[in-house]
Amino acid sequence: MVRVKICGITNLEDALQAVESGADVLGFIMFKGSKRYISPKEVRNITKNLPPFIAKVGVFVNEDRASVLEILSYAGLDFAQLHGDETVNYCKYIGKERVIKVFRLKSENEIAKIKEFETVSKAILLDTYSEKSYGGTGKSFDWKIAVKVKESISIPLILSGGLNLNNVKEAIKTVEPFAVDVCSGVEEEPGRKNHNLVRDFIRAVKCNSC
Ligand SMILES: O=C(O)c1ccccc1NCC(=O)[C@H](O)[C@H](O)COP(=O)(O)O
Repeated sequence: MVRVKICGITNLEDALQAVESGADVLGFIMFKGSKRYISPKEVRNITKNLPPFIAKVGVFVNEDRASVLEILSYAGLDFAQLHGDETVNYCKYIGKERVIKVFRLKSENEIAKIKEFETVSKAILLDTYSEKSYGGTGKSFDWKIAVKVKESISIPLILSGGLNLNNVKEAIKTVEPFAVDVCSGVEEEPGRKNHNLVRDFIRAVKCNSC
């Protein structure tokens, strides 16, 4: 079954509701330039109240690599989602088992650069390229590129970028990803989730006959 990652969590109420609705993974934006930024201390206060079966992901952009390890440990996070220009060596330093490397591809020509990250990343996450923002844009990209990436890698693919209740089933049918990731498509406003949308999005992913 396709897993669901709900990203951009900033408070315990949203986190617990997502878990109750069947989310598999929660994401916390630890990049200070984001409207959804949440501090390590606040993340720690949330993760300590979550069940162990939920995977907890910190989203980083070009953060000092030693700080990433410190924050993962302090805030009770399982994975570092690396959303910037982090290198293969950077990923090795964090450790393959804890890295989700993100690619924001502009065209098919860039697919080749993913290959060398397969040995240093637990999964590859594809997001939409934007000049203005590293992520959480609410804009989708050409899923034909995602299909090509899926065919070219042997580790799990997480699809994100502009997913919502109306397009997620089609996205899954087209790309057949390991997991889908959503942020703005289930929000009331940046950093605050709409609980009905979170519930319905997860249901749409998990229920074949709905
Ligand atoms: O959401 C942000 O503000 C953000 C800022 C900087 C780096 C990453 C960010 N979000 C990362 C995510 O994992 C989002 O879920 C992903 O970009 C998809 O977002 P959306 O298109 O809004 O569903």
